[in-house]
Amino acid sequence: MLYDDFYVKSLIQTVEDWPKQGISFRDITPIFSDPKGMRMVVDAYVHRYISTDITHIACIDARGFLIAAVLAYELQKPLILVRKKGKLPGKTISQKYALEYGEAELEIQEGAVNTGDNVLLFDDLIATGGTLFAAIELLTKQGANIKEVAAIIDLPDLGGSQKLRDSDIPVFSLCAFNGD
Ligand SMILES: O=P(O)(O)OC[C@H]1O[C@H](OP(=O)(O)OP(=O)(O)O)[C@H](O)[C@@H]1O
Ligand SMILES: Nc1ncnc2[nH]cnc12
Repeated sequence: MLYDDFYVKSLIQTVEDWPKQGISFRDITPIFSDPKGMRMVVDAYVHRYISTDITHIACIDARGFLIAAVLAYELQKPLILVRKKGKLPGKTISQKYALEYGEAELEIQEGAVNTGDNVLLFDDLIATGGTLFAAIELLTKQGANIKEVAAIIDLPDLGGSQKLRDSDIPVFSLCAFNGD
């Protein structure tokens, strides 16, 4: 389905002062309850990545999982879960990070990716970039190449997407919100 920027943006709700005072929270929940919006979003990524040399899709806990799982199914690529600490069994490696409204720690399982894997890293939203940089650290430590970071929303005022580009990591987002 053809991507309609206005349609998808109109589904995203802004909730002021949540989860903390001063945060304009961009809520993507309505995309998931709108089959047309969901299809537009998934199809936009399918068209972008179907003819690339991406070998794996990695996605970030929790909202990042939702689109990436469908994309991995459509593109028939392995899906790698980057999870919040304490959720993955077996040997893991972890990385602490700060995000717009707190701190957390991410983990992947050892051997989840290997040297030479070409990874598309997916999350729902880029704010400060703290979350994505932590995930990139984990994936590259295991030898993977980050071919691109993809998100639904970029909050450019928070600087994350620029920091990624400054680190020579290509970034693709479907829409942006300023003034966050
Ligand atoms: O660019 P940053 O400043 O790091 O912020 C972006 C991250 O913040 C949100 O995740 P959150 O930790 O709230 O988790 P959730 O997906 O489980 O709701 C969002 O899903 C991104 O992962
Ligand atoms: N403003 C925001 N809205 C939704 N998710 C976020 N993650 C970090 N900042 C966010």
